[in-house]
Amino acid sequence: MNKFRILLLGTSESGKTTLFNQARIVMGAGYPPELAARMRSVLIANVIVGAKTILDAADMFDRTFTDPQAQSAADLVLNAEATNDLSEDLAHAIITLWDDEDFRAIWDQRSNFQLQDDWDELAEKLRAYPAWGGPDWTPSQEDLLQCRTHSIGIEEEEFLRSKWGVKVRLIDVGGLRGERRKWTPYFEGVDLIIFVVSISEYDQVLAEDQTKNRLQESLELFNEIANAKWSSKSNILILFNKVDVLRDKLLSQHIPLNVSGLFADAPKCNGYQNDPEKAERFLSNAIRWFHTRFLAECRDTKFVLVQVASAVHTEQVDNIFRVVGEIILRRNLHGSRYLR
Ligand SMILES: Nc1nc2c(ncn2[C@@H]2O[C@H](COP(=O)(O)OP(=O)(O)OP(=O)(O)O)[C@@H](O)[C@H]2O)c(=O)[nH]1
Ligand SMILES: [Mg+2]
Repeated sequence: MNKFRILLLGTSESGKTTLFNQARIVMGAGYPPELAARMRSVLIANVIVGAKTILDAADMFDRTFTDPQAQSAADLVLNAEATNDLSEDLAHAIITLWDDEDFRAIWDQRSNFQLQDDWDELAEKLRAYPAWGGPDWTPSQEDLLQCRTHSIGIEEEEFLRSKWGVKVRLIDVGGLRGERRKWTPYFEGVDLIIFVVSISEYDQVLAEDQTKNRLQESLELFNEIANAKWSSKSNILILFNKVDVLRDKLLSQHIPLNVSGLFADAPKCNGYQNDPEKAERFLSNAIRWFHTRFLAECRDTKFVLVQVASAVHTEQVDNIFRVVGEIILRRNLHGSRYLR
């Protein structure tokens, strides 16, 4: 049976592994049990390390806790040595902080330090401790999709969908700069590149280089990949991911697209605050702008498709694999790349 190779590329935290794990849910046997067990401790570490990160940032913004209960909770969290042991005291301390105004004020500044996107959702889930996060807790599939860990090395898995008539080999790579040199051996014979972009990161800098804007890095990486000789026979699907976070940043937090000063051509957000219809229009314009910016990086856009999604939502990912199916069928029929 023919094989169809799909390479997931993109900067770190764009959502490649989330998409890879969604493929396991949508097309495979779900999470392997040993991976689910490992993810449990990663999720606990995500909760604890996230709380510590926010507390560390308190110094950066010169914030202190006015409520003595919050101050004791902060001391307890900062003094917790292990990041894999979520005791009852520690869980309660994190919830106390999460309900504290001063802690929330630091959290509101999260674009200025390195905190995983869904930490707030994990903190909310912790309210159910010990049913969530306790000694007998087993993470759900949704929990696993929110797990944050940098991929180190390459992961591959083969999937079979009978209507596609091919075996799909999906390859997930690490997006940190230090990981990218490991990508080269996988460039050979790629049928489809899914380039994952976190479109919510326009106001953040890289974890590995605090002087570099994340969106700028993604644009430059896309330019390199889309115009490379090795990719000249591959289809490219750009996945604009984390549209839920983009929506929150633009429409709730009102963070301008050009807050970094690097994107003067981006649509400006004014005058929609009390008008939901205008707000939706602004969001569509913003996504259109991302579209234009990325396609402008590419010398030949004939074989480039764009999809917008939140990879944590399984039904949206299903739609992405429907488009992938169309690309595969097109190739099966015509032996050619996908032409719009
Ligand atoms: N809210 C939200 N969170 C997302 C979305 N996609 C991914 N995430 C979260 O973003 C974080 C990073 O996602 P990953 O899939 O690990 O990113 P990656 O591209 O594999 O990162 P590296 O392995 O470092 O290259 C995880 O905590 C995910 O749960 C999304 O669409 N919306
Ligand atoms: Mg990854």
